[in-house]
Amino acid sequence: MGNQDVVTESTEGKEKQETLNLLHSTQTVIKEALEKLGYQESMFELLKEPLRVLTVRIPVRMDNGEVKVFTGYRAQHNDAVGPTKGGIRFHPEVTEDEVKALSIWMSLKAGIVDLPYGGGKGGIICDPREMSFRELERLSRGYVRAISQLVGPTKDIPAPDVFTNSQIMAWMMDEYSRIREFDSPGFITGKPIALGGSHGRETATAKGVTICIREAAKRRNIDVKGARVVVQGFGNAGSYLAKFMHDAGAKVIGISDAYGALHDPNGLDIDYLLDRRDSFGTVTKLFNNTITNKELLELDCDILVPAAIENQITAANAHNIKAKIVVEAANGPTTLEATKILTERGVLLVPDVLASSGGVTVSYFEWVQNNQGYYWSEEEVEEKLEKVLVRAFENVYSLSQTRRVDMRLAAYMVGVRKMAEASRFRGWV
Ligand SMILES: NC(=O)C1=CN([C@@H]2O[C@H](COP(=O)(O)OP(=O)(O)OC[C@H]3O[C@@H](n4cnc5c(N)ncnc54)[C@H](O)[C@@H]3O)[C@@H](O)[C@H]2O)C=CC1
Ligand SMILES: O=C(O)CCC(=O)C(=O)O
Repeated sequence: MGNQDVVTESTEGKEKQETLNLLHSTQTVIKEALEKLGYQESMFELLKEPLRVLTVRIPVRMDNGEVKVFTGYRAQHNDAVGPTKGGIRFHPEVTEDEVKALSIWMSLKAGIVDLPYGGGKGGIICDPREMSFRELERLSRGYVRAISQLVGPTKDIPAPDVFTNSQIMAWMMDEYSRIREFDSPGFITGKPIALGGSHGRETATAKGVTICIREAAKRRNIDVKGARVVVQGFGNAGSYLAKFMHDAGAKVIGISDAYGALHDPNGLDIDYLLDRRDSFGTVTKLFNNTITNKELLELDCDILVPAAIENQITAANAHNIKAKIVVEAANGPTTLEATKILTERGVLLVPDVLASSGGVTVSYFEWVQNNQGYYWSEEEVEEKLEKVLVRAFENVYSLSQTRRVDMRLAAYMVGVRKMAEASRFRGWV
């Protein structure tokens, strides 16, 4: 998705080139982080790309009897710390470079919240919104058959991401268990509770973002109660986040999905919208008076949360963002050029690799519970998540202050350290 090499923008008469390639962008920041930490070039050479990327072709019998062949990927960035871990997305614009970048971000997230994992990520080029339930089941099972040699509870543990959900995780777990001939709940996380899912995983990403918003707001002396919040995306991350912000007394004045956005300066009826959204996070189709996603991002507000897709805040619109705090629930919503512009304008930007790490944190809890066969209450999960995220936020924020760098670079410095050390101790570099 959104993976062009460069776009040329004309800003105030000046031609500017900006990379929208997520892999190139993440490599730029990894290089900077490793240099700041004093690592040699060879460490960058190791970490700039995933160790392994598998491309698979998945034949699926469609409901009309025809066979359609889909392309999928699974990237494993670095397994020096432990098995790789990360979600699977189903989206028409998935690319190999995007999946590679997403796997690197998973390694960084694991480092930031200190999980015993490296990063992995998968994707299939498809549009699940246009597929039937049974076609989706066949595609999910076909993907697992195609990648089964590479993954497993001690090798690489998938999870949900854009346009995948607990039902898809259930089919994948069932397929893997059939192939291996034993029940393997720890193969995948984000499962339904009845199949060994964890309490709190469904809402974990949004809970983590909520904690980061609270911590960021404290640093900027903004009261969350009464703050005006705009959320782009109304799926797993965005819709629960809107709900948690609403419950915390904030005024959610804008939300969006892939088809448009809703704006009400007096606050939207979040419970109603939650009730009416579909399983792909679509809700705006029910309304006539919509605005565009572009207009949504530029609304006058205190806190802006991109929670949809990549490359939404770029050099073209960063000057028009009015929020005082931007918290990235989505992976890669802000380009490096836009990060620079926002930082220079004094906007506090909490980067994706920190802000969206609540999901993988509770996925880790799910995997631990599967491995031990003993399950925790929702309160226990939330208490543990709170501790992990508050500590991670403080680590990144204080490093950004002491080293006088933006929070993205600080987060990369925190996130890269453990995997670099583990790679060094293993004698890889
Ligand atoms: N689900 C999870 O646990 C985690 C998700 N994330 C990230 O959060 C973001 C959202 O993921 P989920 O909520 O899980 O996905 P989802 O599939 O539940 O929802 C996606 C939302 O984005 C909207 N969307 C899709 N294309 C769009 C476009 N072109 N413009 C505007 N909106 C668009 C959809 O309409 C939907 O509302 C992604 O970047 C994902 O990688 C990050 C960490 C964990
Ligand atoms: O829950 C997980 O293991 C991974 C979630 C994910 O894909 C992400 O944080 O981007």
